[in-house]
This record gives sequence, structure tokens and C-alpha cells, in this order.
Amino acid sequence: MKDLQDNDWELEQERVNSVVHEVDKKIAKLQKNTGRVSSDVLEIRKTFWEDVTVNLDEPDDVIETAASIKQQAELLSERERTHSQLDRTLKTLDKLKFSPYFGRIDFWEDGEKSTDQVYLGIASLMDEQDENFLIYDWRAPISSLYYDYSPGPAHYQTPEGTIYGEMELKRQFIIRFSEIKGMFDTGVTIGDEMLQEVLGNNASTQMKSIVATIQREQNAIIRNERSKLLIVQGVAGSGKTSAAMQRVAYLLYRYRGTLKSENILLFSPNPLFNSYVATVLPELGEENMQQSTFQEYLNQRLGREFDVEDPFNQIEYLLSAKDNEHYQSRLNGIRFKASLEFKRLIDEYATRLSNQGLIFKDISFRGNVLISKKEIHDYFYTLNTNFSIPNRMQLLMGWLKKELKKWVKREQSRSWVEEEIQYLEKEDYLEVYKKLQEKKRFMENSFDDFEQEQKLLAEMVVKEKFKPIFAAVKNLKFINLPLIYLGLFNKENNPEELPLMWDTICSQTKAQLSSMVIPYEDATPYVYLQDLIEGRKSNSSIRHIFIDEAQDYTPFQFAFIKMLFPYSKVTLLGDFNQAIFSGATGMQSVFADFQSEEGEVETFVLTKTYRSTKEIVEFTREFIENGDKIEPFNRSGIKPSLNVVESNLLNKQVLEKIKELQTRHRTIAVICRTGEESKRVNDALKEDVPLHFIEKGTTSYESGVSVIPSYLSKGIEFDAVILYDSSQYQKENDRKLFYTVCTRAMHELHLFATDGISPLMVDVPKNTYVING
Ligand SMILES: Nc1ncnc2c1ncn2[C@@H]1O[C@H](COP(=O)(O)OP(=O)(O)OP(=O)(O)O)[C@@H](O)[C@H]1O
Repeated sequence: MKDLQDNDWELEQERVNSVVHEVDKKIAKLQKNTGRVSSDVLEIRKTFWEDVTVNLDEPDDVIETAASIKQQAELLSERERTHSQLDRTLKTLDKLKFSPYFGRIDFWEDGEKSTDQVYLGIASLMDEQDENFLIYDWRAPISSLYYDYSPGPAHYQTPEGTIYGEMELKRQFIIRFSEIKGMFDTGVTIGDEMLQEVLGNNASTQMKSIVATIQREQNAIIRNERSKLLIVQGVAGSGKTSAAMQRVAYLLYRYRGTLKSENILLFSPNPLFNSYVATVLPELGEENMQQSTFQEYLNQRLGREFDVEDPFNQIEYLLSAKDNEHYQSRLNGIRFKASLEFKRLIDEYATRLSNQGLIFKDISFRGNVLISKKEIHDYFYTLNTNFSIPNRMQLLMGWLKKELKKWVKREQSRSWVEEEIQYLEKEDYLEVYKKLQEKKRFMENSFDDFEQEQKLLAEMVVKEKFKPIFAAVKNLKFINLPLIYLGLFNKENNPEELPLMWDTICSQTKAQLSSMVIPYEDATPYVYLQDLIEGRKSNSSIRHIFIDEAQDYTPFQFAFIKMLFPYSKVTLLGDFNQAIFSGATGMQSVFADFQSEEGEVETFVLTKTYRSTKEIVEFTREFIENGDKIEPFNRSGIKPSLNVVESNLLNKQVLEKIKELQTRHRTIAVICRTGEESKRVNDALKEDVPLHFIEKGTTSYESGVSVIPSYLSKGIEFDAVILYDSSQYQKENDRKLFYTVCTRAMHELHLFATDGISPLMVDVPKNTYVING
């Protein structure tokens, strides 16, 4: 490794200057273009109708008019697309001007005469003649060398094969405002110095990109193209979410032309997390992928019919209602309904429903049953059982529509129709009159206008009233799904091996659904059964899904998600030590059993953690099994503290700690066990210090002091964490939650305790923390 000389610095700065000069030229050129395109867009919008020939006289003219409008609209949208593309390129160039690159490697490819200098940045840049790369995109095949090797023999993959050679130099830059602020030549891994610099900074309220310091093991995840299912088990702070974000950017680059941001979907744990990660891709010059929470999906499916419980209410109950008489049976129910066993039970049930047992609803109108549930049931079971249930439902729907049409005719002569006609608006009469005129044109014989008019008006009235019924039939609302689902909890459909307290589970489920509340644990099984009966609404446009915090999904949910996106590759990121939902319930987590997944599955394990100081990692890893495998990044800070206080002094002492931390940190979290406790703490302290109260609907987190319930803090990080009352983490099933909240801290962790030291800490070596009080 060469020593850095002053001369090197000067030469590199000269190169930066010349690259920035090139960027400036490109910006100027593009701005001219952008100006032209935006005036095109304005002009087309202004003259849109002038350039369209509108003529509706004859059917041919109508077709011509439609074609002319379509052509004009296409022209406009093409120009708009070009405009937004140019706009994005301009933004990227601005970023390159600010910081053109972060790395350089000198690589002598076997068989070549000279060494290539490869500079890496967030996007590639060619010289004026478009011949040589001034900057290589970090996602280009050759850039992989930078992440995977230190100087010495090295190789990288290209679509054409493997390229071998010798890396002669690896250099890192910190460039800001076109000026080199730091420069390191690195030997071993991607410079510790650069990582030290990045990780030593304050936590940010938005996740940052890590392209300059991606580690080798993360690079393998980011660039993996082989697997259909990629599983990343990584300890807290190991960069799973970061790897996921850079992987999205990588895939968009690698498959540009075929893969667009709208073909990628990220399932994240809550809206707060969604906004926390939303800036990474734009920072890298890419558009954000689609983002959603699984709860949003469930709400969209069930929200109109039911009051859908969310996972946060469920966990709030689990954390605080331990004395409730139904607690244990609910827990057992949650466990069973999370399992693939329950899914199998539903599959078997659906097979039986094919021959008997489906339940329907009467179709009624003005208090009268038009088609009874029995008639619907009987018709359904006359249909050929070789057809699937969903196919038969479509046939049934067709039959119902026909029957309803007969009813529309019958109803027209009823007295209520005559009455309704009296109340029609003038416009309705006018419409009927127009229709009559139309008809006359085609009919030779004269007819009684009045009678015809009455008939048409009656038809109009009845059809209008039947519209909602037809719509409901089209949406298969004649199926009584809640009752069918509840059929699962009847004796004749019992599972062979009954889960503990099964009778109570059945009666509780029935009570909840009858009041149109769907507990979180029932929501996925319910939509699964619905799909078996109504037909699956699978999505073909999504090609990649990412599930972050995957440990909190049940095996049932994961199986269901895979069915929803049958054409999609899947990246699962999680940590079984942070499985707070399954930790609280003892249910299976999808992460417990990924060995059983079939097909092209690859698993990556990340054991090095970057978020917290060495002292925090040495303390928190003691909470969990095999914690000694967790490797901290070598960054020092102060030891975590345990502050034992009288409960009546807790708020006062927490306040003092906040004030002290504010002198050196920007983001501080007071993590409470539940939402209820957060509220109490917020109410008690908000007069004395400005607080951000975070609850399940909160969509962004700001710097300052946040008060947040434990389960919402997962996935995000703070400079300093105050754990409000650690004495409450008592039982084994609190362990994962306890570990999760403590690992949110980057620089400082302070635990308060009002009722003695948490039993979960008894085995933690005393030299890993300090005790105050
Ligand atoms: N290669 C890296 N270079 C710089 N920073 C990194 C790197 N990898 C991870 N980090 C930082 O470490 C912190 C934790 O990363 P991230 O949130 O992606 O981890 P995680 O595994 O998803 O954590 P958790 O499971 O605890 O939510 C972030 O601040 C991230 O920027």
C-alpha cells in the first residue's frame, strides 16, 4: 500500500476539478434541452384542443375524433416523460457536482498492457467524446471489486464471464462541494476510517445510503441475482434494511429497461418506517419503489366490511392485558392461527365446501326476498363439481344476473314504481323523451307515446334501484363469508389435534366476528379463505418483493404473500432475536423455519453490527442466545447505564437525563413499553421539554426527543435511548422486545428501573454497564 503524499492530494483535487467542469458542461447542455421540452409541454397543453379535430356527426367522425385525441395525448405524455427523465438526470448531475465519487481502484486486468483507474460514484459519467468513463456507477460490474477486495489478486463477474487481475490501489474519498475533505488508501476491508467517520455521526431522522462503505458481505446480498427467495438473517444493526435499499437500486440498474420502480414492492412494518427509508433511493438518483404495510393490504381487503384490528393493537393487548381472563386462550388462538397447520385446515375445509357447506345470503329488494339463500345454494351445488369453487361462483353470478333481470321486468308494473315516477326530475323526463324520439326514427308504425313514455320511465326507475343489487352480485356479495369462515370453528370441522383451549378460541372468534370486528390473527386466514372461494387476485406486475422485519410475519402470512405475488422474487430480511410478536405470543415466526422453503433459496447471515458503539453491543448481546457471535464494529463510546430510582422520582430523573443528553445529541428516544405508557410519559413531561409523541399512525420522525412505544421503535435508530422502565421486562417472552429496544441506540443507552433489576439482566456481566442509584 502506498503512503498518501501531498502530491497525491493535489493531483486528485485537479481531477475532481476537471470532472466537475465536465459535469457543469453537461448540466448546461441539459438545461437547454429541459427548457425546450418544458416549453413543448406547455405549448401542447395550451393548444391541445386546437390540434384535435372534433367532429361527432357520424359514427366514423366519432372514431376519427377519438383517434385524434389519443394521438395528441400520447404526444403530450411522451414529452412529459422526457421532461421528468431530464429532470432526474439533472438532479443526479447536481449530486455528482457536489460529490463526484467516493472511491478509486486501480486494476490491472490479466492480459492487458496497462492499469485502469476506476472512479466510483452514484452514477456513471462519460467524457466529452463519450469514450471513457470519468466515473463508474457503483453498480457496474467492475465496481464490485471495490467492495469485495483489498489490493492484491481480485476478480469480478460480468454477464460475459469472470475477469481476473490485480488490484493495485484502493482509495476512498470524502468529497463535499467539489472539494476533497478526506482521502484514505485502504488495505484490508473497506476503510475502517471512512466507516468510523460515517458511523460516528449523529443519527439521522431519515435513513442514509451506504454506497461508499458497503461491506463485502452486504455486497453479496445487494448483487445477488440467482435466488428466487433470498433470506437475510442479520443481527440488529447489521445493515439489513440498508442492504435492501441498495439492492433495490442495484436491481433497477442491472435490469434497467425491463424493471421499473413500480415493479418492486417493499413491505415495511409501519408508516413511520416507510417514511424513514423513503429518502435512500432518491438520494441515489432512483425513484422509490412501491411501499406498503401488510396491514394496509388487509385493510384494503377487509376494511369496508369489518373493523380490522391492527398488529399494534394486538401487541398492545399482549403486553398489557396479561390479567385478562381471556388472555391465555387468545394467545393460544394467535399461535394456532399463525401456523401452516391452520392453513392446511382451511385447505381441507375448502375441499369439503366444494361439495357442501357454502353459505349464501338472500337477495332482497324493498323488504322482499327475490332470490333466497337456499335457491342460490341449491343452484350452486347443481353445477359441475369438476369446476373449481371460484369458477362455479362466476357461473352462479351469471345465473343470478339473469334472474335479477327477470325481476327488473316484473317490478316495473308494481304500484311503487308509479309513485316514484311522480318524483322524477325534469332531466329524467327529458332523457326519456329523447329516447322516444330516437326510437321513432326507426319505427314506421305510430304508437301511443304516453304509454311508451310511462314504460320507459318505469324501466328507468327500476333499473336505477337495482343498480346496487347488480353491483353487489358482481362483487360476489351474495356469499356469506363471515359465516363460512366461522364454520371452521364448528365441531364437524375441528382439527385432528385440537390446540389447547380450542372451545374458548372458537367461541371468542365467533363473538368477535359477529360484532364485525376481525382480530389481527384472523385477518390473513380470512382473506385466504375468501380467495379460495372467490378466486385469487394475484398480482403480476410486481417482480420483486422485499419484506423487512420479516421475523414478525407468521408462516401463514408469508405463504399467503407468496401466493399473492406468484411471479415475484422475494427478499426477506429479519432477525429472529427481534421477533417481538412471536416472542410475545410464542407463535412461530417465518424466520424460525426457512430451511423448509423449497426451490432456489439462498440464506445470508450477517453477524457484524454497525449501528451501536462497541460498549452498547457488548451489553445488549448478553441478552440473547448465541449473542457472543455478534461482532461489534470497533467504535467506542460510554457504557450503558442502569439507573435505579424510586417510582415517584422516575419522571424527574428521566427529564434530567433528557436535558443532559440534549447537550450532545440530536435524536433522543424515550422508549416506553406500551402506547398507553408513552401517552402517560408524554403528558407528564411535555410541559418541561418539547417532545414528539409517536403513535401507530405517525408518519415521520423528527430530530429532538421522541416518546415512542417499544414495538414502533423497531427498524429505526436514535443517537441516545432512554428505556423508561426496564423493570417491566420480566418474563422470557419479553426478551426479544427488550433486546430490540436496547439495540435502537447508536451512541448512548440508559435504562431506568423502578422495581429492581429486570430478571432478563441477571446474567449480563456487571462490567458491561454502570449502575447508578
Ligand atoms: N456498510 C455500511 N456503511 C455505513 N453504515 C452502515 C453500513 N451498514 C450499516 N450501516 C449503518 O448501520 C445502521 C444500521 O443499519 P440498518 O438499519 O440497515 O440495520 P438493520 O440490520 O436493518 O437493523 P435492525 O434489524 O436493528 O433494524 C444504520 O445507521 C446504517 O446506516
